[in-house]
Amino acid sequence: MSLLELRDVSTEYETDDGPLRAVESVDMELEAGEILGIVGESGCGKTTLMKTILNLLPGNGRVVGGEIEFDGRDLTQLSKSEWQSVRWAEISYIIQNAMNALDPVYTVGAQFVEIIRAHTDDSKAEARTRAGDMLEKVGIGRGRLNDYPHELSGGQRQRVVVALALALEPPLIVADEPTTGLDVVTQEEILTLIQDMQSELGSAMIIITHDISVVAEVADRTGVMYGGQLVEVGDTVDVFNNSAHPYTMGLTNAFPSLADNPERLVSIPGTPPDLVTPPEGCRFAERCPFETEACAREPPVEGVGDRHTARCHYTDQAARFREESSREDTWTEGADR
Ligand SMILES: Nc1ncnc2c1ncn2[C@@H]1O[C@H](COP(=O)(O)OP(=O)(O)OP(=O)(O)O)[C@@H](O)[C@H]1O
Repeated sequence: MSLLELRDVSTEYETDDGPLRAVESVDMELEAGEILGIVGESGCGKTTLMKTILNLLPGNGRVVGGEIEFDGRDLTQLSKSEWQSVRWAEISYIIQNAMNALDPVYTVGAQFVEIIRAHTDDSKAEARTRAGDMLEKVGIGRGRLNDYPHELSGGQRQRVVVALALALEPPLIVADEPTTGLDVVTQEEILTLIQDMQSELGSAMIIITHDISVVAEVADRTGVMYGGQLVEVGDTVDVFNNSAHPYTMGLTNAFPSLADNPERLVSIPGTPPDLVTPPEGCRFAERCPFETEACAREPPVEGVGDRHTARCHYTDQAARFREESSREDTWTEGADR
């Protein structure tokens, strides 16, 4: 049995224009100890997916369908008090911009002690010792326990957030854009720290990012989101080298470190669909160079390899699509039919 399994999960926000379906029929699995990367453009539903799993949706958001099974329980059915014992101890999270994750009026030490004592029998002194050990592990030093968040640099704050997420050794960590907003050197340091700590603890992790190179570097498996749907998922190497969805092909073309010919980056023309009134068929059709009439119908989720699926009518033609999608004119003028 997988550690985490999402079945047909959909999430909506109530908006002035009507319900906005930010996550639509997502199926995915995560095994213990595995790192799953979720990538996609801004607005495709990545953060909503994270908040759905963690039960952190804002007041106008709600899960409208599906099940999220974690270690034998359906997370969508947990009560508030059940969530209090699950959060941090079993599922923790690292969010973008540590200043939002830390409480500015409490010292770093006080924030650790509160979380540790809520989930363990540790005395205050024991919790402080554990907190100090964690700070040392993330390369800050226990001397900073008495500091307030604003007394630390951005990189140090993010290290504190990583240490907090790992303090109770949870089996699952969800990280949403953990390196966004940091300078390039610090980004690399934080990414390495997360990887080292994750492999030491053996926790499973979902890492959400718009930066496909982050996923290529750390994730065992990768899910690609477009317009609220998971359009392709599989082992990272398969998803990037044997992409079966034209959107994944377009995304990898646009990334210098992944493209075959970094001198000629091709970006995908057009914009993602409006999620209040999404198209009926394939959500990517309007931007897809390989679109046909069939794409006006909802595409099936097809298996294209071992634990590798794509939501496209034409997965059987993926090899040709990959070849043609590496040419700029395919995206600007459409593919040969
Ligand atoms: N609180 C909210 N109320 C209404 N709509 C929302 C709310 N939060 C997000 N949305 C909408 O839901 C869709 C998905 O947004 P989400 O933030 O999940 O995407 P994302 O891929 O994480 O993007 P980004 O990387 O920019 O955060 C977008 O259309 C967004 O405008």
